[in-house]
Amino acid sequence: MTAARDILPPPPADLVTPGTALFLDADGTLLAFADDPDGVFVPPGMLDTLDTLHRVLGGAMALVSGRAIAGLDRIFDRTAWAAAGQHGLERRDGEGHTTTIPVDTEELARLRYVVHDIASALPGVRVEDKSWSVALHCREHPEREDELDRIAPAIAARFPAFELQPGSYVYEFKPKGMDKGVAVAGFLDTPPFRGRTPVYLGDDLTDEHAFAVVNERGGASVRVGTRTPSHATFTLPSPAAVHAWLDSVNATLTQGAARAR
Ligand SMILES: O=P(O)(O)OC[C@H]1O[C@H](O[C@H]2O[C@H](CO)[C@@H](O)[C@H](O)[C@H]2O)[C@H](O)[C@@H](O)[C@@H]1O
Repeated sequence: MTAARDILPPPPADLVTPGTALFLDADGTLLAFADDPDGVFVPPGMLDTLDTLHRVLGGAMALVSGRAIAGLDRIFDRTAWAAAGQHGLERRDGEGHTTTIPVDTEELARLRYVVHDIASALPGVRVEDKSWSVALHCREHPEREDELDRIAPAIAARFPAFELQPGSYVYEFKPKGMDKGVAVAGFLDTPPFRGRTPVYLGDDLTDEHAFAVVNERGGASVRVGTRTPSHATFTLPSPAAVHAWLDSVNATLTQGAARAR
């Protein structure tokens, strides 16, 4: 059920335990937004923080993103981490094996043509062409949002194998049947995630699919930012707050391990 309240509590540092499966969205959660999708950067210290978590959780940590896995690898430079790319169309498991969902490539080619053609008549709208999906961005020109609100569903309606996934100043066209919730459920069926309690951090509408799955499995969902309504059970205000919280999680896990010795 979608939480009716706008005010959610912050997650406690002991929400993550050695038995957690940790899922992290990238843009807007680990990474502050930039006008250009290629302009994002990993803040200083974050890779150390995530490397520690990955180790302490026995590899049960995954990035779950709308970006392609190749793009995540360029940004984070960690091919050993599990990852779901393009909303789960690609999934790299804890052992480094990557699987992809079959896509109607002929329809994708036609969709690409139409999206580029329409964007060429909309100055300020940026096309991001990923391997299995294509996105229209308007962060640099938010005044285009109302226009894209009308145009994007009309484009999607012409391509039955695809569906529209709106996000933060972005309208993505992705193959039907896959979303971040399905991706997280897939991870939870396989080692090292199987049998663990999921915790998911994300900021955008795309993450709501995963929040719902995680909540159903008795886990916890953390919304980054203030977007409402949300299925999330906790909130943090920003990527900087996520980083600080992950550091406090590491400190708590390390203290717990020291006490157990
Ligand atoms: O699932 P995510 O990891 O959050 O990825 C969602 C989309 O993120 C990127 O777009 C967003 O971030 C850009 C860079 O900050 C920003 O310019 C854009 O406005 C945001 O929507 C990425 O470019 C997309 O491919 C992802 O699907």
